[in-house]
Amino acid sequence: MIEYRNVRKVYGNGQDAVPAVRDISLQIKPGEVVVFLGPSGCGKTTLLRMTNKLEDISGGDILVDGRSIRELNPVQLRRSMGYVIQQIGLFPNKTIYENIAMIPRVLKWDKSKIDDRVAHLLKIVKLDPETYSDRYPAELSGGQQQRVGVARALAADPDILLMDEPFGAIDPINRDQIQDEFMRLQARLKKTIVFVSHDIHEAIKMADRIAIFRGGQLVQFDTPEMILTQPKNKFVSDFVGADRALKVLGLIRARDAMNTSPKNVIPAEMKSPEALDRLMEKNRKVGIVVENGKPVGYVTPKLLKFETGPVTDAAEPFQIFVEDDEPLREVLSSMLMDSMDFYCVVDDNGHFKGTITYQNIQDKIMEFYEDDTNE
Ligand SMILES: Nc1ncnc2c1ncn2[C@@H]1O[C@H](COP(=O)(O)OP(=O)(O)OP(=O)(O)O)[C@@H](O)[C@H]1O
Repeated sequence: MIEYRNVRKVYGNGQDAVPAVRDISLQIKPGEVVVFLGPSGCGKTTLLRMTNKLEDISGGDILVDGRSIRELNPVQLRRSMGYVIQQIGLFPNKTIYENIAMIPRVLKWDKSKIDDRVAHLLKIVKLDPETYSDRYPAELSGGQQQRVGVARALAADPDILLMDEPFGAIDPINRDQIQDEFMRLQARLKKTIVFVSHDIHEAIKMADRIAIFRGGQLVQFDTPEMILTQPKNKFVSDFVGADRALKVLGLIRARDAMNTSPKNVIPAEMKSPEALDRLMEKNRKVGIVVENGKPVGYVTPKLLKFETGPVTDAAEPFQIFVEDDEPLREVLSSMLMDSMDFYCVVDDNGHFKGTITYQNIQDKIMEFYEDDTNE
């Protein structure tokens, strides 16, 4: 748990004094990812750097697990928090192994324990230890160096990670991928993460909660859903962007919008004439054939008309399935490129979970905004 209590920071003094952080109070829960978001100069980096005493506090206090950092030795405090920055900060004349092993060596771990830890960390950031351990940072791409930066920050298994625009210098495609990998890693590691960003997309994707700053003050501290649907003022809504309905689509998963009991499911054992009757009776243009819990294809009255055998003989295979955790943005994007009126939603094992239509997506979005207007 990290608790900021009325934290202030003033750079310089007298006439030259610059108030960079003004009276910030917020709490970050264990295992939570909080993104500090805001325009350049709003004080987010300063607040992050005060957390591990890279900057002194001018007023107020920061408590880590209930202890004021004022009482803690800066070196020990920094060792207990991993720190990742945009410029990566790897030592160019040390190998990847030596870069990652730095803190474990300071902590006087056994050589074999360090070897194991470095190999393990390289694997979890998707770099092959055999290939990369003995290389120098300059022999790696920017994205690979940033992975090493993450591995190094995790070396001594700190509970807290401070990350200052860690993926900011990576090109958009690799950035997206490294963000995805990092979130998968976090789902396992459950670190408490303070993450500085000025990119709203990144914040929505990574954060459990987003703290939006302006001119050294905290404007809103909320979940991505709340920031998008209930921005506190014009500054937040402008910062989030006019396309916030589209951004909401990136947050909601197919499973949250799907129809879980569609009426057009046809069991694979059924004969085609019976299936045709079922479609006519329910006034459906398409039936979903389900065998052993999995959608194996679709049938239409046209496909069934002259068939007498099992419905599976008449069925056409689906071209696309939607995974239940797929964001609605991607589902809608496929829908717009495709002539299907609906998709089957499946779980990891391909089991049928429901169907999703354009209408389901629209209804879900409206639900979000209804909550908004009810407030
Ligand atoms: N060492 C310093 N000396 C004097 N002023 C500083 C110093 N560091 C930061 N500032 C000022 O404090 C304010 C907050 O800076 P900070 O770096 O925390 O902002 P930021 O939101 O992280 O911006 P960016 O996204 O551009 O890094 C700015 O006005 C900045 O100019």
